[in-house]
Amino acid sequence: MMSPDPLIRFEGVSKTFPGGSTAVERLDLDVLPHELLALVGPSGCGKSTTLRMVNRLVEPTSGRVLLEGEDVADGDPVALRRRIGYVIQDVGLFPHRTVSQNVATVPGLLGWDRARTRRRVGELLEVVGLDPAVYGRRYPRELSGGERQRVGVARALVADPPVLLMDEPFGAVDPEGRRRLQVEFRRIQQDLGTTVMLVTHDIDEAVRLGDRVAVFSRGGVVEQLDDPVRLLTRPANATVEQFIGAGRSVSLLGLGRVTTADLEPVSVLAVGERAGEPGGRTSVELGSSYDEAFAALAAGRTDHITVTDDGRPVGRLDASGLLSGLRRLADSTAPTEPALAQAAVVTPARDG
Ligand SMILES: Nc1ncnc2c1ncn2[C@@H]1O[C@H](COP(=O)(O)OP(=O)(O)OP(=O)(O)O)[C@@H](O)[C@H]1O
Repeated sequence: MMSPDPLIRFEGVSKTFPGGSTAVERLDLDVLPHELLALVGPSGCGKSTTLRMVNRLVEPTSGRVLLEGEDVADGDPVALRRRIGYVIQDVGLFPHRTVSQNVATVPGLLGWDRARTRRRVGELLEVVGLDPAVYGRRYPRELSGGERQRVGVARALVADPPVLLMDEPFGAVDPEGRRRLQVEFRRIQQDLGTTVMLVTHDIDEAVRLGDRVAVFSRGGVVEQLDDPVRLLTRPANATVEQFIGAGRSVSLLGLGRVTTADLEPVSVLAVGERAGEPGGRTSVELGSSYDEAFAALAAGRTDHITVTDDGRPVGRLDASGLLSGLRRLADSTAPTEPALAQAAVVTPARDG
């Protein structure tokens, strides 16, 4: 059913904590190389427990977790954790160490020499958008929440681990900063090809970031494992449907991208029409997300926006174009079920 060579495989994994609560029960789950798998579900459903069984912060009661084909229980847990990056909500930076020293933690444990460590720490700080010359000597208390989170990501990735585990990594960051971090993190992850398991309770974050999304319910039960668009347009059952609930249309807006298929042709453009007219954002680039296009449409003074390619106008997008695009997106995974396509429908704001 799935690729034969997962990077991580859960085989019939259960975890019952002393005292009796069963967090995860007979879980089978594959994480494929280079994918970002988002685990999402309500509080207490066993997401963090699942994640922590990979780096052995939690040991399964039964079943096996395989990393690159080997049972993680067979080796030394400390050596295992050096191969696995781990980012949590409050980052857990060492308060008395500078940013550079924090990022250099794993290289230090691995015995890298100073020059190599310094070079790699600088590289990683740049990757996460922090100028090493400015931030390297600061202490965690001298950073914003978002900056601390970036340092946490740099620290987790510095030794190029094949796997990164993230538990609510952007939870402590304000919504706007969170969106920016999500976009940047996704780019970094794709550039580096790191396999990521990300735990979140936020379905919107899960579908924006995940190549696939596993929706958990209580007891570590996977209700649906699917790509984001299918999940939003074809929930497998009532539990999933209820969980993705009201945010579904909004989430789908975040997944669609403006393509030429959405546009009125360039020939209808008025001669001399320009992108970025003053008094509102009236243009977006091809490839922008539907939610950016929707925001521009809602903020503009006309019933359409201009879509540009490298700054050059290539067509117009109006509300009905956006709507057709959303329907197409829904139809791409659910060709014969109009009721589900309906779920994708968002009523765009009309202007004046
Ligand atoms: N160390 C522990 N001892 C006892 N029970 C625990 C322990 N850790 C977790 N649990 C219980 O296991 C269940 C699953 O917890 P877990 O933290 O995995 O859920 P979660 O989905 O990550 O939740 P949240 O989103 O709230 O972090 C919960 O009922 C929790 O109370």
